[in-house]
Amino acid sequence: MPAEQMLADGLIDRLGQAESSVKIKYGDQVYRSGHAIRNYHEAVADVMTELKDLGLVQHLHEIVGVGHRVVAGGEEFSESVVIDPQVLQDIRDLKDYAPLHNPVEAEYIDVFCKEMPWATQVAVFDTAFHQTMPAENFLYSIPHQYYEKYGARKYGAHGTSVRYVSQRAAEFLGRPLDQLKMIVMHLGSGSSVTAVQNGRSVDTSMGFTPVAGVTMGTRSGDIDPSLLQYLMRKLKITNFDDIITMLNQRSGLLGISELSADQRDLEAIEDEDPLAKLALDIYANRVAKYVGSYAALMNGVDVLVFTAGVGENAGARQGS
Ligand SMILES: Nc1ncnc2c1ncn2[C@@H]1O[C@H](COP(=O)(O)OP(=O)(O)O)[C@@H](O)[C@H]1O
Ligand SMILES: CC(=O)OP(=O)(O)O
Repeated sequence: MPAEQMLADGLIDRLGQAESSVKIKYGDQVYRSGHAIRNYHEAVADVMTELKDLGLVQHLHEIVGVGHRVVAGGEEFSESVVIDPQVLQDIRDLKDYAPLHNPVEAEYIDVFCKEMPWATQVAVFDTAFHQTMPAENFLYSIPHQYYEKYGARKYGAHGTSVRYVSQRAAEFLGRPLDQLKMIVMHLGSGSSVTAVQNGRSVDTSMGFTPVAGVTMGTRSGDIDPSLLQYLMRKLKITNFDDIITMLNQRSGLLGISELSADQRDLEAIEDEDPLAKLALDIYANRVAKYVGSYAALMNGVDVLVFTAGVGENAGARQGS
């Protein structure tokens, strides 16, 4: 590539909700639209239309490559790969490692491969950055053969973001990344905390799947597994998948507040609604505990980095 230039960046917010919105920044202009986008098929169609309407491309054939962020790559994918039908199948097969993400990401990849068959499609795995974690941090305290036979271990997630923001933070500070101890808080609808020592991930809060770690928008974070057995009996649930769905989709800020998974909604009413306030307090508490433990793990910390929707916009609350 002779020169790299960012033409635009954008975000589709609140996908699937009535008030979804599109924001695209290009040059010194910002395009915003507030129409409802119901699902990822509509999201892809929308992005392609906007790219042309805003004159960012004359024709979609100008796009020669598409990068796809994929959450789980297991131990198979420790770096980015060009997607072929086998890789796409592997991404689907890793659905147990990221049940909320890999199946949807595979669908996006499929749509883009069909819409832009001329473009090279590349998968960039969140888990790849965390492959540097030492065994004492990525192994669970369960019989070792389950790791050897079934890959039962911590993989983490958000590594694509953490790799990038830790490099940018070092650049901002004008200090060499390989001499810094950082804690990166990626706080979005999914949230994680990662200890980055000398530019390498040494430990991270998400686990075998992204349900582990800190409290999130709809995910529980860490929990005692015996409580799940107890709840199954109390709720007369026989299928463990239903419990996992509850932990992934009906817990976190949404479960505690019984109102919303979105920090913005909870902040708007926290003075009147005790459960909204409690949800925000629990969230901040879990993040703080991971930060403390990673500072101890690295024997100090030079830099705290806040990123993603909550981290960038409401980081002060987490920081305090
Ligand atoms: N101004 C804001 N204040 C507090 N939270 C915000 C704000 N803007 C976005 N968020 C939070 O960020 C979340 C989205 O995070 P983001 O990193 O953009 O996406 P995702 O985690 O879904 O990939 C939203 O669910 C919302 O809770
Ligand atoms: C892994 C993960 O939680 O990703 P996201 O924040 O995009 O949901």
